[in-house]
Amino acid sequence: MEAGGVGLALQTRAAGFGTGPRRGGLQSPIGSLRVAEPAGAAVAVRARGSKPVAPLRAKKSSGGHENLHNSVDEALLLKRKSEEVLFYLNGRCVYLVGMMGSGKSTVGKIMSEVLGYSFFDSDKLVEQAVGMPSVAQIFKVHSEAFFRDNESSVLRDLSSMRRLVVATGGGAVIRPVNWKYMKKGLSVWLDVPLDALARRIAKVGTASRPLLDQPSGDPYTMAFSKLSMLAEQRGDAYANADVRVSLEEIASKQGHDDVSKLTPTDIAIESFHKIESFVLEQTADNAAGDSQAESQVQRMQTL
Ligand SMILES: Nc1ncnc2c1ncn2[C@@H]1O[C@H](COP(=O)(O)OP(=O)(O)O)[C@@H](O)[C@H]1O
Ligand SMILES: O=C(O)C1=C[C@@H](OP(=O)(O)O)[C@@H](O)[C@H](O)C1
Ligand SMILES: [Mg+2]
Repeated sequence: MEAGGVGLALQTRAAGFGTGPRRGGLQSPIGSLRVAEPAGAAVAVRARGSKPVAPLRAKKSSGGHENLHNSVDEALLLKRKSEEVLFYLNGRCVYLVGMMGSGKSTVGKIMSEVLGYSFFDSDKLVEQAVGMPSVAQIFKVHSEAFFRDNESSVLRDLSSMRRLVVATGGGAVIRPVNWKYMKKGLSVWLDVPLDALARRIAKVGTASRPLLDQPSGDPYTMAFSKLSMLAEQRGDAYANADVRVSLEEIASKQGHDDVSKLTPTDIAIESFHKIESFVLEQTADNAAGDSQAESQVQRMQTL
């Protein structure tokens, strides 16, 4: 069951949760949640049918100049792709889903900044709604169920808004009602191999992720085994997302044998590619459906 009226008293800007542009503002139906009006209108959007952006190039790992050029290329590609996607999204929100450590918060922030959307991290919103400084503390003082109820309330409140990128918590996918909320926008699954997740988490520690926190043991091994269990329990819940962004696929396109070579920007660019393809397919399907319905009407009229 959902927590009744989390009442997001969101001082989002002051608390540093929103990273979008600060012009204007939209009043949310829940009253106190204000999000900045996106800069979308000011961005020159590229109409459908425009030239496709060049495919990702394989990166070489030599010298400083090369790296600088790669970063500049990446930033330009990201910007161009975001301009196209802005058009296709037409104000719809983007929800990032994926296992803990998959990069939802990191990649989501990049996507929001370049789209001119506001960014929200659902974990941070739950912390704020409950009035506690960390998810770990919420689990400890209350329970996982209490956290999940608040997580659903936060997603419900966000689902009535537009022009947001939302980084969800890794477990948000397990409740069907959360999908009802996320399906109001477009969902992106960051699919990262367990080994890479465990490496990332071992690097930063598990204190902020209560489901992985272990008092002892080798951090990588402990994280890997817990993540494997969770992945099994969650089955294919992540596959409900509208698009899947596979780090293994990106790495192989770029000629890398290891996903750890991929930057968050690479992943944001691929997410935009996938969103664009999804919306185009959806549009084509709708057009086919419309023309079928039209022919049927015409046939009936001639009878
Ligand atoms: N592409 C990447 N390459 C290397 N480390 C990354 C990448 N994306 C995220 N990280 C790191 O992995 C950790 C988890 O990322 P985060 O964005 O918090 O994931 P999530 O929100 O999905 O749990 C962070 O320490 C972050 O800096
Ligand atoms: O997978 C999960 O069940 C969780 C993921 C966490 O968010 P991140 O995926 O951002 O780490 C956070 O919501 C909580 O610790 C539970
Ligand atoms: Mg996160």
